[in-house]
Amino acid sequence: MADFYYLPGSSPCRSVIMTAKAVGVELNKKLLNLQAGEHLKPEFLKINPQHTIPTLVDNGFALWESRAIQVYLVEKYGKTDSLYPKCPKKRAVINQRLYFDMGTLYQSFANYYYPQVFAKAPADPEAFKKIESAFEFLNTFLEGQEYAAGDSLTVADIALVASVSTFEVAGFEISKYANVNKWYENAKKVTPGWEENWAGCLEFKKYFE
Ligand SMILES: N[C@@H](CCC(=O)N[C@@H](CS)C(=O)NCC(=O)O)C(=O)O
Repeated sequence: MADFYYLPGSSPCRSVIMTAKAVGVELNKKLLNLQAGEHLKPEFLKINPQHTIPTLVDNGFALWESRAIQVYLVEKYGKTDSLYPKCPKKRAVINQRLYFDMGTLYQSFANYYYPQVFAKAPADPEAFKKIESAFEFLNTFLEGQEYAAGDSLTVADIALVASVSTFEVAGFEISKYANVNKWYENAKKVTPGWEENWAGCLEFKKYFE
C-alpha cells in the first residue's frame, strides 16, 4: 500500500484522496503536521526536498504535486483510462484544465486568502478581482458542459472540485456563476470520495473562524 503524507484540510491532498477512491487504491495515510514543522525534518526532506504535501511514496517511488499524483494513480492503477483518457485531444483538454486549476484558479485562492488567514493581512481587492476572473473563465469553460473536460468525469473535475469546495468554505459566492454552480452541484453527487473531501473542507474552514 502506498504511503500518503497529507493533511485532511489541504485542497491538493483532498484531490489525491478523491482520485485514489475513484481508482480503488487504498492509501496508507500519514498525517504531516505542517504547523509543527514536520515537513522540514530531514527524514521528510529526503523523501520530498520541496517539502510539500501531498506526497505519495509507492513502493519506494516518491511523487509530489497533486495533479501529477492524480495522473500517476490513474495510469498505474485505473482499470480503464476514463479518468485520464489516452486520446491526445481529450487528454490535452484535461491537462489544460489541470494547469488552469493550479496556475489560475487555486493560485487566485492562495493570493487572496492565504495572507488573510496565515498572516492576518487585510483583504486585497485586486487579488479578489483575480478570483472573480478565474471563476468567469471556469464558467465559460463549463457552458453547456456537464463535466470540466469532455463528457465524463476526469481528474480535471476532481482537481477542480477540491479547489471550488475550498472557495465554498472560505465564503466565496459560487452561486453567482451559474455554469460553475450547476457543474459543482452535480460533481458533489458523482465524485468518489466527496464526503471525505467535504469533511476536510470543514477542517480547513476552522482557519476562517
Ligand atoms: N501545487 C502543489 C501545492 C502543494 C502545497 O503547497 N501544499 C502545501 C499544503 S496545502 C504545503 O505543503 N505547504 C508546506 C510547504 O510548502 O512547505 C500541489 O498541488 O501539490
